[in-house]
Amino acid sequence: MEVVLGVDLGTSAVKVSAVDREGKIVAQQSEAYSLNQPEPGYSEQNPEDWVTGTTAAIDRLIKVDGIKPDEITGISYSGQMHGLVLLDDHNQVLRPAILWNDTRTTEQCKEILDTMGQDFIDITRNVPLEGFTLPKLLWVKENEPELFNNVSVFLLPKDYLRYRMTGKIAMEYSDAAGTVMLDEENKTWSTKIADAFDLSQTIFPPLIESIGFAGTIGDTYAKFSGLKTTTKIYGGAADNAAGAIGAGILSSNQVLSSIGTSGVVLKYEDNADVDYKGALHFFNHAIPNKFYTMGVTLAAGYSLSWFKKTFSADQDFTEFVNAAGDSTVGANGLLFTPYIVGERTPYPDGDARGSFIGIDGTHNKADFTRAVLEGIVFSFKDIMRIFAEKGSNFDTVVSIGGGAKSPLWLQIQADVFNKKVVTLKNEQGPGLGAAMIAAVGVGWFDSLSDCAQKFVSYDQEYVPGSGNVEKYEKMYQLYKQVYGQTAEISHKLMEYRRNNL
Ligand SMILES: Nc1ncnc2c1ncn2[C@@H]1O[C@H](COP(=O)(O)OP(=O)(O)O)[C@@H](O)[C@H]1O
Ligand SMILES: O=C(CO)[C@@H](O)[C@H](O)COP(=O)(O)O
Repeated sequence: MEVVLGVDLGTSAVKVSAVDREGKIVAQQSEAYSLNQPEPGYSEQNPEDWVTGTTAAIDRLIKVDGIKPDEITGISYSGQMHGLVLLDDHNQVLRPAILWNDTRTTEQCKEILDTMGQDFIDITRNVPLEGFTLPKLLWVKENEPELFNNVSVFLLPKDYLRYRMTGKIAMEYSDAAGTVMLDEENKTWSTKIADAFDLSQTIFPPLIESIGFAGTIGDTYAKFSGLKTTTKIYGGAADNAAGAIGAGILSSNQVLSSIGTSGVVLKYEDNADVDYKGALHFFNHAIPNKFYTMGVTLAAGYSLSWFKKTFSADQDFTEFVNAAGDSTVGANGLLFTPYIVGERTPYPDGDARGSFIGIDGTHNKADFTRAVLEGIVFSFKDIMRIFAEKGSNFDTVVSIGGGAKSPLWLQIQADVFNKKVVTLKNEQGPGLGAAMIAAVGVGWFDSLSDCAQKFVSYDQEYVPGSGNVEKYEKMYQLYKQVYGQTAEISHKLMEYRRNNL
């Protein structure tokens, strides 16, 4: 049986899915790795952990699930975006990767806008934000100059993993867009940006399409993993682009709601004509010459995981989430804002911090858990409000990511958004998207949309419950006020933490 592998290189774990020609996930393995936060606002990972994690998962697919290496026709990727990986001229990693949710670069973002102003936004179609790659590169240049002098090339997480598997250096477009160094419409590295920040042209990797052929498994990695050197490797995509493909978001009447470590509301765009003036991210899609717009909640699933780890470590995850059903719509009048690692949309503020508002002597753990679930969904509604203000209409929300495992959370989404929310038969949005890229690459299908017809099918449907919609609207009106009224206090508390650690 021929299969392709979709490698979903997430923030909490790598998940590798073996998918057959019918789009059925025949086997899946995953391996978790750690996230290091050496200082407030820092978030780093060791690139070697991605390689060993992926290899362990592939090894189990072969040895435990019986997937035969010579039946693995192609492999592709979905990757956590923006993370900066720096290599020296022997292609050795120079420092831990600085991840998408690292917010140390506020100064560099300001410097980018001061230097280039509107020109920068016109070229990249985005405003510089802490999570993006260019500010990270400038941070290293300014704070670790000796190390920076040894940089031969920079890569993104899944592009580094692909390099280790093929021996070939490349970056694909949907992820390259998230570096904010790409001229998005012309699909070239921007020489204007490189020149403005004195970055040598030589550190920019060659660019390839998502469905572009990137090489075959290299000899070294074949020995290491048990894979065959005949297996073909394709570019892959940024996790949100891959998630959109895997969720069949191929027209503008549907949006994607992804609750992973981060949270994303994403809309497909047929061309580059839309202009959200930097209020939302605008990136190249995995489908050649198409685009997508999205807003990001930095700590979506992460807020829930943080809450559970801190206050309910020993409980089973599903049981812990289900217990929130014992609370009421609006968590008995308790509000949570999920800005626990700063925020991006609609508040581009790395020093924002979260809060519980309205704590009452009668509140119990179920109320707190429910407030966390609801607060995350309110932050998604903030993003949807920006779409609505720009006249974007959609009727269906496709929910993916770890958060889509919970029926309670799915119903909260339908009630808060006041839209139909659907789930996928294969919950693995980004992983399936990665496998679809490989399926098109190896020639099983002519295009990603042909592949979606076969691979993507919807499962449960959640409709807004009358009564709940009105209650949530009232809570949302209060939620909207919290950022403005707490931002200054949060900034001062961050300052206190920095000065007292
Ligand atoms: N049973 C569950 N019910 C609801 N949410 C869950 C459950 N299990 C995990 N999650 C949420 O899913 C998130 C991880 O989602 P995932 O898509 O796997 O993330 P990533 O791709 O960033 O590694 C966790 O942070 C957690 O909040
Ligand atoms: O920074 C972004 C998007 O701009 C994040 O969405 C990352 O791409 C990581 O995603 P997950 O680990 O939550 O899937």
